[in-house]
Amino acid sequence: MNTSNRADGRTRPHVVVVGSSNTDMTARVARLPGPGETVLSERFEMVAGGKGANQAVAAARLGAQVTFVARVGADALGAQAIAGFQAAGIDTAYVVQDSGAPTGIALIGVDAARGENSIIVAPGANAHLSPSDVEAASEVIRNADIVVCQLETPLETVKTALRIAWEAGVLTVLNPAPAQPLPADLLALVDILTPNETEAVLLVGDTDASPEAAAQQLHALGVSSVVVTLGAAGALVSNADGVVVVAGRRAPTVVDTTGAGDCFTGALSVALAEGKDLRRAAEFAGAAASLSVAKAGAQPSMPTRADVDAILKN
Ligand SMILES: Nc1ncnc2c1ncn2[C@@H]1O[C@H](COP(=O)(O)OP(=O)(O)OP(=O)(O)O)[C@@H](O)[C@H]1O
Ligand SMILES: [K+]
Repeated sequence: MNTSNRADGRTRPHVVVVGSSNTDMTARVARLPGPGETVLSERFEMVAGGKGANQAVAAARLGAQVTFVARVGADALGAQAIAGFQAAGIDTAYVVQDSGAPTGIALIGVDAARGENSIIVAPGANAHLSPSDVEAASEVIRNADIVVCQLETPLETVKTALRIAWEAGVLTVLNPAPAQPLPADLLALVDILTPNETEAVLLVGDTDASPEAAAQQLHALGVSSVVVTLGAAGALVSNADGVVVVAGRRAPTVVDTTGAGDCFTGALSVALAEGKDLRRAAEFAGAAASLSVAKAGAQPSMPTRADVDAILKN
């Protein structure tokens, strides 16, 4: 493993995240507008998001050395995103500022009374993240402890990252979100898959399947470890050692679950890269994710290692 020693004696694993970076623009409204209608917002917020970026920030806050491979626009939002990554200690040498597309954005309307969302995602530069961007980082990927991908960038790009890692014997994690069916040759490159319940059943094409049955079908497709997140209930962990539900940790308070799944995948990856077995890694990830739901937004809610270690002691 390509780990370096830290002052506290714990090894510092190297996590490479390949994925999306968005700016989430959230407007709370009394009710969502219909076609042709304009409504005024009582509160507007702009927060760094995107599943790849969220997972990279989660891993960095939890003590990993993180390299992020991504594309943002050559615009103010892109510069702001990169500054945020650098403030979190993330290596941004492979974050390209694309002059041909804007930074990805998510326009989120929140119906304040009903708590419902309407979301428009404009992927912008994320759609330009190419296999050659990943190949440019191939040396870094081959020397990493773990590589983490999601599905907000082109599938060929994801496959390239997984293949480079797989061929070098580097652990691969795929968070298959947003939900979509995946080709068998891509799944065959995944060591650890982290779907939520919706994504798990969609992947196996059987919306009536239980999380456990879906995990079994995913094993048959060549994925050795499956962790299905179950919201507040925790996560179902399935691998060669068997199947177990790691119970959820009670959140101190539930303010905003945005980014909980990303926090879970980022934290799970750090724990696996440190050599924890899948079950213990899922306990660690559940503890981290329970803290993330107590704070608003995605990236601002990712907990520190000290916060997670403190609740694991209890
Ligand atoms: N209300 C909650 N209380 C405590 N932990 C939670 C809560 N909601 C989510 N979690 C933690 O976050 C993990 C991921 O949540 P979930 O299964 O809802 O993923 P998700 O659908 O990808 O989430 P999101 O889209 O909101 O990021 C759970 O496995 C759990 O550990
Ligand atoms: K949150």
